[in-house]
Amino acid sequence: MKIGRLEDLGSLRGTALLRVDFNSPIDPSSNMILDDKRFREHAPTVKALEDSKCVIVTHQSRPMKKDFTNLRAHAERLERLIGRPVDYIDDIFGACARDAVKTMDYGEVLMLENVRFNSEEVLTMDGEDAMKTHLVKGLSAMADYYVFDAFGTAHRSQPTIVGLPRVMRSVAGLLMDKEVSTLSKVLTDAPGPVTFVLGGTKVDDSLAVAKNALEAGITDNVVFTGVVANVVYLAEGKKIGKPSTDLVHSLGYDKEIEVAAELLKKYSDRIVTPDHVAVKEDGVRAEYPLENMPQDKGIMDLGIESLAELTGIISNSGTIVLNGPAGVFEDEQFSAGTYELIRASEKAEFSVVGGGHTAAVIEKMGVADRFSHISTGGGACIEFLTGKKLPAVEALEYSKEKFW
Ligand SMILES: Nc1ncnc2c1ncn2[C@@H]1O[C@H](COP(=O)(O)OP(=O)(O)OP(=O)(O)O)[C@@H](O)[C@H]1O
Ligand SMILES: O=C(O)[C@H](O)COP(=O)(O)O
Repeated sequence: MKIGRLEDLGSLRGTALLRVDFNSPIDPSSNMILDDKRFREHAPTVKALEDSKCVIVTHQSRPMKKDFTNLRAHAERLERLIGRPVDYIDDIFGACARDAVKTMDYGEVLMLENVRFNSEEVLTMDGEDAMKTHLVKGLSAMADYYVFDAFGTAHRSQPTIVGLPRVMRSVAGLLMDKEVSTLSKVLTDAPGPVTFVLGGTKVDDSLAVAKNALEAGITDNVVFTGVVANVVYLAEGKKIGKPSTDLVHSLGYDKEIEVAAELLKKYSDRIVTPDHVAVKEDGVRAEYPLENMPQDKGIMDLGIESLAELTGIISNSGTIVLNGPAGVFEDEQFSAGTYELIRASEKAEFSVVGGGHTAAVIEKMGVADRFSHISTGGGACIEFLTGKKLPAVEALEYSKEKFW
């Protein structure tokens, strides 16, 4: 890896600017953090910086969304987790933030305000433009070096991600390092056969991952479930009922039907979709072979009769990459497909999970420790697995080249 690591910095005294991704599900009415996985995952990096003055930069949500909020609760949650005081200041790089940093002692932790409160951070730009932003100039002036640990946001081209590493000596934090090295294993030396199980609603991402992984020989099989499977059915000319067809169109995935058709032309022998589906009839689960499903009902889950084939493929695989639920698991009647594919995947020699929904179900089932790696990234994990270099990785490589 051509990016710097924490250990490359030697002594960690001085002021560290630490970019994490504490973007988490929160209850907008109370600001309560509902899942602290990302806090737990970043905690070792905060701990590793305990001899420095640690200034934390992170975001929560995006402008206009209900959970776009200040970071007071985030600082409190981190404080509880690491067992050390974490100060919070409602400023990013203004006079108050600068004064707060100046008066810090070694061993202290300060969390700055939600960095997306600054309008520059929500813009997509290249590294050269990002270097010139007020945000990058202001933040970089407050610290001696930069630790980028925010793997979950490594696929975005925003100032703190692509700009700061271009103006400061920067290294990857422990989580970033772990994510990049574990996910790289999928691209290089995962035990075979490799099967990608892709569900959920992000059809464009899932098809791009499948295309790249099949073309590059990263995966042997792809199992599509969830809304992604619905698009594949349409590409095969199968009827999936009005509600599911309307959903595909309303999500803007018309073009993806063609993408799926192209994939099927080349790789039909390596692509599998469930041939039985579950729908809701009179309020309860009913199962049908796909070709006989009622056309006025929406597909809510894969059918149990498909499970033998899908779990068979999974259990014959050395590596499983699982991303996105197989059905509308939030409704208990339709969670079976998602749960059963998770149960089958946990037995693989090497198993990687991406995406917040899938990770949350796995935590709820209490089987997280049976997986080799549960990524903190949704979009970042899946983009990494397309083999594309993530903007954050590129920026850290640039930094290593420039400042070492
Ligand atoms: N057949 C289906 N019809 C409608 N919705 C579905 C279907 N299958 C799965 N879903 C929905 O997909 C949603 C999750 O998809 P999404 O792509 O966001 O998951 P993810 O991979 O965990 O990603 P992320 O963490 O980035 O949000 C769930 O809310 C689930 O209800
Ligand atoms: O949760 C995520 O995927 C990251 O924090 C990035 O958030 P974004 O999709 O709002 O850029």
